[in-house]
Amino acid sequence: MENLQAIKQRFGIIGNDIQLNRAIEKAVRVAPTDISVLVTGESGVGKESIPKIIHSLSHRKHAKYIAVNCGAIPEGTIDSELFGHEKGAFTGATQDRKGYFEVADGGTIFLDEVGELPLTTQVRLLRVLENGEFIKVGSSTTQKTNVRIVAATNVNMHQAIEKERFREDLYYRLSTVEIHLPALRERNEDIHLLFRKFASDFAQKYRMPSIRLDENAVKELLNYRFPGNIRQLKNLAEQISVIEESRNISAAKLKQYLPDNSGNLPAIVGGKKENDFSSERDIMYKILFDMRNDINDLKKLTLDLMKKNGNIEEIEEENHHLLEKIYSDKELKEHDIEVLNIPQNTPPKKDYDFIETIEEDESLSLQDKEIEMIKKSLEKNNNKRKLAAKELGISERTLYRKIKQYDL
Ligand SMILES: Nc1ncnc2c1ncn2[C@@H]1O[C@H](COP(=O)(O)OP(=O)(O)OP(=O)(O)O)[C@@H](O)[C@H]1O
Repeated sequence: MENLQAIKQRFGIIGNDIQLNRAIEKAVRVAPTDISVLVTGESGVGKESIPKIIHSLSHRKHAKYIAVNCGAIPEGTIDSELFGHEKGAFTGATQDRKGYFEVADGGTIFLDEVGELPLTTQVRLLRVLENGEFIKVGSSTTQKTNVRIVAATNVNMHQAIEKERFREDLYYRLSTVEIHLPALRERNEDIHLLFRKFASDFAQKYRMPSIRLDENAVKELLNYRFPGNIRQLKNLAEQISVIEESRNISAAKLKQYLPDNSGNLPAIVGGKKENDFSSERDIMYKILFDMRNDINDLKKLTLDLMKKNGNIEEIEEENHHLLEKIYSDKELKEHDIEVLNIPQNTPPKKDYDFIETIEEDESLSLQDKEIEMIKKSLEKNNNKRKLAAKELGISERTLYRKIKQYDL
């Protein structure tokens, strides 16, 4: 077996934790086989490196490796993305398209967030796993592919099965071998090591001396639970490296950047500690956040309108919920915006005049606020995306996409 340290170096993995080492060793051992592997662990623990190790040390290493974020692909297009489609299969399918399972023939597909796959897609996936067969969307011809699947999840799959969100047969097919990565709080001795590595990386990236934690700051760091795991630690190192002038970081300074474990936000977010959206500032952010979502919804409607040559009935039928959402004042009321005296505009139902919208470039500060809102909601809801999405008034899928997009 290739030396463990050499593998860690090759894949940029930092840490000496025994559970981490075991996970890497397991990945190395299963790599030459075609066994399906399920990587488990909380969000941000570094699951993405495991399929890369497996692919690179397998006989498939010269073929394609494709990583797919199942949670980030809209439900309506996921089958086509994975299995391809034929020309004319649906509106907009102007030509044949190969799916990832065809493109990666002979190689490896990493299905990240596999628990997010719609049930219909799970059926197709099960078939590929059982006999390598799939059918393109809109086709009646069965095709063959030879792909190794490594999947990952940060949700409890047994609960997902119980709630009938995930097929039990597929779970067993995917998890012939399960590789678990520990949460950062379970690998205490690696925390400072990782922090130093990230601090040194960011010092290089931003061409400045590296930040250093004093003794008490290290203690503070080690006592923190890191709900967002290594991703959160990395963001922390970057924030402090960029924002702080002094390179010596005290415990008090560090604390300002650590959301407290009960779910409150760090001081940089607003000074006063709050765990809801009740301050005017928060309400303002919430409104901006909702406005952005509305703009995105409007973009979708406009696109549909263009595609369907202005067939209003068809658009109304298909986008009923969107239209309700955009033109009703329900959501605004829910968030007490009367505090800010914003006039509420409620056009008559079913009378959707196409209002003139001025589309501005996404301003950086608005994006910052959005990131802040998401972080706040995740913290408040103990990283439970479902609850955070509900609170933010967006779908879990959109929230997932945003977490990935902003690397939260
Ligand atoms: N051992 C490690 N050494 C160095 N960097 C790491 C390590 N583990 C994770 N990281 C970094 O932490 C970040 C998060 O890792 P990754 O995306 O693999 O997490 P994940 O478990 O797949 O999260 P999610 O479930 O949200 O997709 C990445 O930037 C990755 O480079």
